[in-house]
Amino acid sequence: MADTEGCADREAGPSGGLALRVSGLTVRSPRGRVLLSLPSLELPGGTLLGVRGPSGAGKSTLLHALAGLSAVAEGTVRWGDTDLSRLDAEGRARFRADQIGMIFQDFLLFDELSAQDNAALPALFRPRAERAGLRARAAARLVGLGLSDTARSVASYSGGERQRVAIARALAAGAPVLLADEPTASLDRAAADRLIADLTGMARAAGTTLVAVSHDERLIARMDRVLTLADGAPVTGAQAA
Ligand SMILES: Nc1ncnc2c1ncn2[C@@H]1O[C@H](COP(=O)(O)OP(=O)(O)OP(=O)(O)O)[C@@H](O)[C@H]1O
Repeated sequence: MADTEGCADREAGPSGGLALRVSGLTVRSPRGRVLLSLPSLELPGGTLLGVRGPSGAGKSTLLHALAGLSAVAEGTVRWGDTDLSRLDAEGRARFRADQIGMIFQDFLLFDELSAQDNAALPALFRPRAERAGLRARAAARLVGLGLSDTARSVASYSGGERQRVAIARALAAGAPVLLADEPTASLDRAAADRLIADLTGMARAAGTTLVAVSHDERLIARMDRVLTLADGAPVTGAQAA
């Protein structure tokens, strides 16, 4: 594990994880308060980045900016060759659908659907020819993450099982970028440890660029690089320890 400075530059991981270049990023509240100020962040494709910091430090704000969920009004956020600051909301949504898998805290699962159908949901937005392959990958990810009886509605799943379905869905889509917000929240220690091993193992095997916000130091310790935020800005060197 190293801090974010001094990364060698590489455009893409083994299977195309996108490189990230953030420059002069400032995110403000609707009233103009600076919520996040990130002068520079560069990650080679396929890097696993952990983002930590106290509550209110700006971690979720960063994740939203990286996902293109908010407009990039000041600075640039570049994934590979795509500069999110040059895209409108529709362009960012299209980029997100194609390139970014998201594991967010509310999981965004549909209770009326089975685990299988939730995990295979991205197939709905793919060309017909790709759908069967994605469904097969979703089924394999669910098994790989230790879930069985996946024809059952996720309404009856535990919090940890729902988290696994959300991860299976994000991984099955094969996106080159994975963004995770507190992926081990609501899990007990043993389940969290298993999830950390699965998530990092699968991301590394696929060459995915993973950015995970977490208070869980065991997850942070498994990442390649760590960004510590406080009061909406990066904390460097000894301050971050
Ligand atoms: N739309 C908004 N308007 C005003 N303030 C906001 C807005 N969104 C976020 N904030 C503030 O920005 C700061 C950073 O919030 P953020 O959710 O990014 O923190 P965090 O580090 O993810 O915290 P936590 O660990 O508690 O989830 C907080 O003080 C929050 O209240």
